[in-house]
Amino acid sequence: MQKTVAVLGGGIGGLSACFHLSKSPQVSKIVLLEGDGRFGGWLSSTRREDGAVFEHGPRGIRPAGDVGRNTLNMVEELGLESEVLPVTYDHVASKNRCLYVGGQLHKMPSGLGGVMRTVPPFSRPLVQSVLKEILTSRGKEEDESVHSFVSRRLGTELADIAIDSLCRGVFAGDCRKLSVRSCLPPLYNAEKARGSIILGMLLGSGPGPDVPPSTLTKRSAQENWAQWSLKRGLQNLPEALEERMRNGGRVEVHRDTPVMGLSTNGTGWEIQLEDGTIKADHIIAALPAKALASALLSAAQPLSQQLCEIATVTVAVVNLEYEGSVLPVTGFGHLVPSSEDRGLLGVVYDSVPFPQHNRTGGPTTRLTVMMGGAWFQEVFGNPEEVTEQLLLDRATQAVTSHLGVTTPPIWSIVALLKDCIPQYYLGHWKRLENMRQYIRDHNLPLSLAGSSYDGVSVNDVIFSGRTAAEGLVGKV
Ligand SMILES: Cc1cc2nc3c(=O)[nH]c(=O)nc-3n(C[C@H](O)[C@H](O)[C@H](O)COP(=O)(O)OP(=O)(O)OC[C@H]3O[C@@H](n4cnc5c(N)ncnc54)[C@H](O)[C@@H]3O)c2cc1C
Ligand SMILES: C=Cc1c2[nH]c(c1C)Cc1[nH]c(c(CCC(=O)O)c1C)Cc1[nH]c(c(C)c1CCC(=O)O)Cc1[nH]c(c(C)c1C=C)C2
Repeated sequence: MQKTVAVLGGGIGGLSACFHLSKSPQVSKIVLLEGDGRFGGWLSSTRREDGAVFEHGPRGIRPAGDVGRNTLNMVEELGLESEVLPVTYDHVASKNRCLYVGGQLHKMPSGLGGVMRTVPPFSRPLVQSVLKEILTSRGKEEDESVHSFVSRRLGTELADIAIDSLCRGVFAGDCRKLSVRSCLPPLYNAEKARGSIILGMLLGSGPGPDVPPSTLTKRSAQENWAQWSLKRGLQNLPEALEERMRNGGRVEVHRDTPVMGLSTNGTGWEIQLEDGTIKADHIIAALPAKALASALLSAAQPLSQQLCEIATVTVAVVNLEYEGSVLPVTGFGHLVPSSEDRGLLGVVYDSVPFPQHNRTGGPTTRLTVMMGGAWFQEVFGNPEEVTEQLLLDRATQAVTSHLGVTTPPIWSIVALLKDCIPQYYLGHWKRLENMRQYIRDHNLPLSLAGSSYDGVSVNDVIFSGRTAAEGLVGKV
């Protein structure tokens, strides 16, 4: 097989697909088409001259599991090992995660003591929920909201406070609408396989993909890493991938090149760009689902329709820097359940896990306030009209009221990330099944990758790029 493969979208998903495709002799030409002026998508870091680094998108990647090991293998292949900043499980940022409930910060219960005792904001010991969980029989639904699943198995208090917050801290989403089957597959599968989440966690619920260990994955296991970042910020990862693509000579890399439309003659594609067309035998689409939908509108209307139904939310990310050490508590950060404040999702205490990203000279505290998500429109109105000043004021007010920090920040930056996190609502799994069936039935030379489908974490997205590449050329 000698093929031209076009990869659409140069976020971390598209870059991962190119990285894996470029290892295969089966592809004669790889073309990466990115609409923006830079690669990396939501992986975006501001690096200040005094050494400070601020993340606008993801800030920590988990090393655990097959997808976590797969990312570390790629990091090692890119020669970035010495750039990794690990955070171990015994670090305070791994042990302390807080909830802001009833106007107060509460450490999330952990360890045996935390499970046996009543720990505010919860009104009874977690062990009671654990016992209820083991005794609750299997659900019969094909899918269920995360809130309904957790209420049924563990009780409404955990669903209303802990799970509501967790969904805000991962999907910026509403657990009453998000699908347990698609957002928390380990919990869904544990119930299906073992009849219980707890038993599923203890006994396992089946094998996953086989990812071989590397020196870096062995180091992460030996040193007990809970998460990691990179010295120059996570944007260094797409930068290293872009450099590899450019120097490897196998990938034609185009930025500022939005894909405007796609048409197919059954065996291949014609890709419409702003200033002409290019041909490809196969497409790996690592675009947001809606962007792919609009490009596909005339070529595959029913597929386009399904893609359009995958919703997204907008998040306001405000990075703040304070003089000195101002935090009254230490840890990863705190989440705010929607019952406490609908618009304020949570605050990350960035300088606790990654003090290496503080400026050189004199202590500072770096915080990130995240706002909006599924509640953006309701709280802040139209994202096109909201002002940076309003978002900055709201973020600094939250830092004052939640953390008692009364001094103003010495530096700040506001980023409005429009449509940045896909929402896997109830029935997402069925939509994916229908879309993949359509692609098969119509022999469309198209593979889907990126955060719109099978997981939003950086690890999931990198793995989706690899799966798409290997689906085409076999294991590389
Ligand atoms: C605020 C925030 C915090 C996060 N925190 C974490 C975290 O701590 N840990 C973690 O694991 N994950 C985190 N994530 C999730 C993770 O960062 C994303 O899910 C992931 O980066 C998505 O990658 P992607 O390649 O699928 O999509 P994108 O990054 O959206 O890339 C898609 C690319 O396609 C391009 N594009 C769009 N339309 C076109 C077109 N018509 N033609 C050509 N190109 C086009 C875009 O410009 C973009 O570069 C976070 C996400 C956000 C928003
Ligand atoms: C407050 C909003 C958000 C915060 N982070 C994100 C949002 C929307 C986005 C995000 N955070 C994580 C992921 C990846 C998930 C994965 O499977 O690896 C994404 C897309 C990591 C994460 N952050 C929190 C949790 C519980 C997780 C899951 C993995 C892990 O346990 O590390 C909690 C959390 N996120 C934020 C805060 C303030 C917070 C808790 C204190 C910010």
